[in-house]
Amino acid sequence: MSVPTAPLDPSADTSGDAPTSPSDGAVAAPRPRPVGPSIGTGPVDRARDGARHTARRVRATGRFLVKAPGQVLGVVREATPSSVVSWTRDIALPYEHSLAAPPVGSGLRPVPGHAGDPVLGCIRDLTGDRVRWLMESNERFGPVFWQQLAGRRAVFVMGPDEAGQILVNADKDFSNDGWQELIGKFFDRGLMLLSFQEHLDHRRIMQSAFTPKRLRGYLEGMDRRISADLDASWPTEGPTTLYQRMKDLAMRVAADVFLGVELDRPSRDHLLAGFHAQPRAATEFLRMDLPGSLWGRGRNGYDDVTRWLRSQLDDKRAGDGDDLFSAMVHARDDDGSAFTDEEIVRHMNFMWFAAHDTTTLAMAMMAWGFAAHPEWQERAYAESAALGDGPLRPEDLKSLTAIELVMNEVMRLWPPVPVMVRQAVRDTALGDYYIPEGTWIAVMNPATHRLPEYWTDPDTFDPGRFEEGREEHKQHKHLYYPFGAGAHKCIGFAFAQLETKAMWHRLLLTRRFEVAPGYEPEMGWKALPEPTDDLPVTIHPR
Ligand code: HEM
Repeated sequence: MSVPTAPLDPSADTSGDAPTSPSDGAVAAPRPRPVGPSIGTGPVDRARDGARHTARRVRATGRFLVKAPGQVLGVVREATPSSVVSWTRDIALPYEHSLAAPPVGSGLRPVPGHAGDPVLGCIRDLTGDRVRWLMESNERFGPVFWQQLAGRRAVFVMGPDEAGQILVNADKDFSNDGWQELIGKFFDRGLMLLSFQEHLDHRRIMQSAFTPKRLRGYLEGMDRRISADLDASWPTEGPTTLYQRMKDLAMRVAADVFLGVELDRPSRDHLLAGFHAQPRAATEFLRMDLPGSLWGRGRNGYDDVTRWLRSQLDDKRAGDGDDLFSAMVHARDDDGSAFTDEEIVRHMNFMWFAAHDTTTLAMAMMAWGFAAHPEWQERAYAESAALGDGPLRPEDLKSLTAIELVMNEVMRLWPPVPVMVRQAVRDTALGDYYIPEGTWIAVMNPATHRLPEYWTDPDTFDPGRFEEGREEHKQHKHLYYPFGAGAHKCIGFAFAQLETKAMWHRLLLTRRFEVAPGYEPEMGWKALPEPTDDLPVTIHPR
């Protein structure tokens, strides 16, 4: 959708006179007439309010605005090299509260918000108590607001209508280039960072790694690995912490299923450290390659992982493994097109990032869900016990409904991918908000998932809200989207559900989990959400 622009109106009220506040260089305005650079600080003709105003050029956009202290009064529409002859008058807005002035006559309204901390913008809010910050912003500004992020203005979106419009992207107004700027140093050319036709072409080929036949093969492998590791190295009794333990197991499952190689312990640890470091560096504020810095570790991790992936290509091509890497090497679309070597390496590197922390978080937080709510644990156990401990088949998974409901609920409260980043490719409208070209957009599912006008007691753990008869998530198509929506919807969502069910089926058959009364996990939101206390639980044998 593009913005309806009003034709220049020669009868528009033009007023103003002489100098104003210095431009902050940040307020964008829609499609002005070109004016000569010397008008930058020229006087504005025909002042009506007797005040002194100046037209100033916004460096970032090349556009000219008429400003008074603390306000954008209008957009220059016509000018001579020495003075402004016409400027819009009806957009007087305190500029610290509006993203950009909508075009006159468009009927659109500006996105409200504020810059936040002058240096860090909203970094502290994003990495601190993200949910509280979003819910407070929702109350103050509504479901769409802007704040400064990494030196630029970003629009944060929480309402289901607006989230749906962006993710479905019917008019192709939003590209995924926002992701590129944020994490492109590590995941350049990963599927999520591609846009439009190129993205569709790559996704079509990749889809062949997620067919029901492939998924069946992955399930067999994961189930074997999970059973073996639980038997060999998980405690059956006593107090322990669960998050890192869950991550180690998820990473081993992923090494089997994704890479299809038995790595010795040191190589596995080395690669896993590389996979672990990249997403953490990618969302780091300090982007300098200093020794020991997160950024430096991320860059080393990237080099290690991509070098290793390249070294495996020939073997993968020669074999017919069931792993994702082999599937990618052999993947063809209907026309027989395949990926190049470099594309496979980049896709595999991103795929790992997209898959490994996400499922870990969901599976780990389910431990808290089950332990703190024994009625759900017992219900899930009964369903697993009814299946027995034979090898899991995809059709068995349908009966594990309690695991599914608990998974849904923890992903509502703590979505493992807690933001979806886009960039406006042209001036456009989001609902009735005006979004100028180039704006970063962050779609915030942690907030949509807790909007009090839709969810009953949104902060309460209540998996039954997803059950037939209640189905709160169905009030709006885009009220619940832990896996995203539209063309970029998670390609691994079925895989994630298989893995989670396989893992919890095996855990529940052999163990019971308990937490201290009243214990609530503390969540950190640095790169992806993770519990900062490693999730202390007590395990009892079944
Ligand atoms: C609980 C687990 C998971 C969650 C919550 C999750 C969530 C998401 C979300 C929200 C997106 C959309 C991002 C956007 O629109 O900007 C996404 C994309 C993606 N996910 Fe997942 N994911 C999970 C597991 C996985 C797994 C297991 C894999 C791989 C096997 C995977 C691979 C991908 C890929 C490749 C994309 C990019 C898709 C595209 O751009 O077309 N994810 N994921």
